[in-house]
Amino acid sequence: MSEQMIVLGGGVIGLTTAVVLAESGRDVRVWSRDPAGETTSAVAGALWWPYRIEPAGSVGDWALASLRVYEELAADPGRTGVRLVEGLQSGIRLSELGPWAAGVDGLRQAPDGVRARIPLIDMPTHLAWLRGRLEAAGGTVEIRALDALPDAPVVVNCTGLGARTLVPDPGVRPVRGQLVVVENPGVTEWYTSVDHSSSDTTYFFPQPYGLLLGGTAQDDDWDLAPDPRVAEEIVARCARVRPEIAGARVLAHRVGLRPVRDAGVRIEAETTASGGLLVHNYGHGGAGITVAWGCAREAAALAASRTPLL
Ligand SMILES: Cc1cc2nc3c(=O)[nH]c(=O)nc-3n(C[C@H](O)[C@H](O)[C@H](O)COP(=O)(O)OP(=O)(O)OC[C@H]3O[C@@H](n4cnc5c(N)ncnc54)[C@H](O)[C@@H]3O)c2cc1C
Repeated sequence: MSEQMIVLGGGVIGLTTAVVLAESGRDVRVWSRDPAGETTSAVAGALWWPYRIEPAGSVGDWALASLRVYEELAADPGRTGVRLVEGLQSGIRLSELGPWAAGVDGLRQAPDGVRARIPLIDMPTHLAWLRGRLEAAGGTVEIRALDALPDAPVVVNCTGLGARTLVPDPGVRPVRGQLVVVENPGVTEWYTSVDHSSSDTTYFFPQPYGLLLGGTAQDDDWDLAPDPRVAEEIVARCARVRPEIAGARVLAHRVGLRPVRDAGVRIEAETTASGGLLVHNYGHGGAGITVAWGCAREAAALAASRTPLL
């Protein structure tokens, strides 16, 4: 039997990392303060696209590695929550994107922006599927809130914004995002547009549970309560692009805090005072889903480096 590993955090980063470790034969326990459905990961849109995440040099590789996995998972969207959907990034040019753009099949310049058919993920379904895949490989998930990192032989820290106090790492901070879910009036493509003069974005994503409208990006704002005025502004911005959205029935309001880290995503191993191995995998900002598999593989390789299978 291999040594037990604790993965701290049950959002997309913790669950994906745990799946990679469990499927390589490790005995994995996930400890999470919140049920998966109440994490930031469950709030996300979630479109595959590198946005508000650093460092650029690694992000492209992590994103493309994840894209390949999502493309496979899209063969079974009802179970995995992953679908390939066509859409438009309005007002940008192909030449503005990083080298990763060359790895995305069908990404192309259009008169009004960049068009692509890329993964759009129904996160509540995807998180439940990740948990099922983990359990099928022998891993477990337990609700457990910690106020300090556990002292165990191998710990992988995937606590997102929680790392701010747990590590502690004051460089991790929230960038608040507010969303509105409306009854879909017939929109089949995703759309995003960034306003460079403000922190607001305009986007809508057709999800099985409704049309998800966004959004905001409010630095250092911890408020998890939806602001009704902001919600009205989001609907109005989206309705300027697709007027039928104006009259759509509102189904839900959502708020999430992106775990942005000033120095970029932290994937790093350290030795604890008692000789344990502590691997960090946190700080994925506005693109944790986009890079989840690439980051999970890198963190899992660090965690497995000192614990060969017996
Ligand atoms: C509005 C919005 C829209 C977004 N849209 C997209 C998108 O379209 N595409 C994309 O790729 N990304 C998107 N993101 C970003 C994405 O949601 C995050 O990058 C990602 O969810 C981070 O995942 P995580 O697992 O690190 O964090 P989380 O999902 O926050 O999970 C952290 C886990 O750690 C646990 N934890 C924390 N502290 C403790 C503790 N002390 N003890 C025990 N457990 C603890 C929590 O309970 C949780 O299980 C969006 C985010 C927001 C807010």
